[in-house]
Amino acid sequence: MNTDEVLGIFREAGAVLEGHFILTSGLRSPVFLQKARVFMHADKTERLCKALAGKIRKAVPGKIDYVVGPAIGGLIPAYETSRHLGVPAIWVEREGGEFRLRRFEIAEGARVVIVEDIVTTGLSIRETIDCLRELGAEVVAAACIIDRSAGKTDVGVPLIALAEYEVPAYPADRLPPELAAIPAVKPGSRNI
Ligand SMILES: O=P(O)(O)OC[C@H]1O[C@H](OP(=O)(O)OP(=O)(O)O)[C@H](O)[C@@H]1O
Ligand SMILES: O=C(O)c1cc(=O)[nH]c(=O)[nH]1
Ligand SMILES: [Mg+2]
Repeated sequence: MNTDEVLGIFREAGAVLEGHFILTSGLRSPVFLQKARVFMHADKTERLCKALAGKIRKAVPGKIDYVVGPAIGGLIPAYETSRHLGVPAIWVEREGGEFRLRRFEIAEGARVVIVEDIVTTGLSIRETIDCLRELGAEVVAAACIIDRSAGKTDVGVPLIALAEYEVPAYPADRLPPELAAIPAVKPGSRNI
């Protein structure tokens, strides 16, 4: 599946939003990929995640013990991708702002692949890696449906993206005037 097909699915679902958005990193952007509007459709989610699972299988040699999704956005794609990989899916969720593996135990040395929805700065993946490494897991790769950095983000492990789609993002104190003129909204769940 190529980038045009992935973006086609997002557009068809009405998931490519335009306005003024506060991203989880604090950056501001005129475009927000509202993945929830894609993941509400099982058929669309299946097509995307089956293709992502195929890319992961090609890129990751050896056994994968778990797929880990960072909540909330990573929950559905991690689960659906894990189904195609034939491995269990678990998740990290925020407790006091920090990602924690609150509901599961993993053995020391477990080989895990993180599956995210969207990557912008890679911050959420790096936080997930920190949490998993503290527990003794080996993060062999990370994967996402759309990489908004188009390959520029370094998360410290190989990042497998189903699609790369570069979207502008600006620090809050350096907004272009057309963006500054629109009231900002924050769709994600960090800090709520
Ligand atoms: O690469 P980054 O700069 O970290 O941005 C991407 C992250 O932002 C979104 O999560 P968010 O924290 O907004 O909440 P959500 O998972 O509930 O959507 C998205 O799900 C990714 O986790
Ligand atoms: O960077 C983000 O927070 C982000 C961007 C985006 O397009 N979609 C999303 O869910 N999060
Ligand atoms: Mg998220």
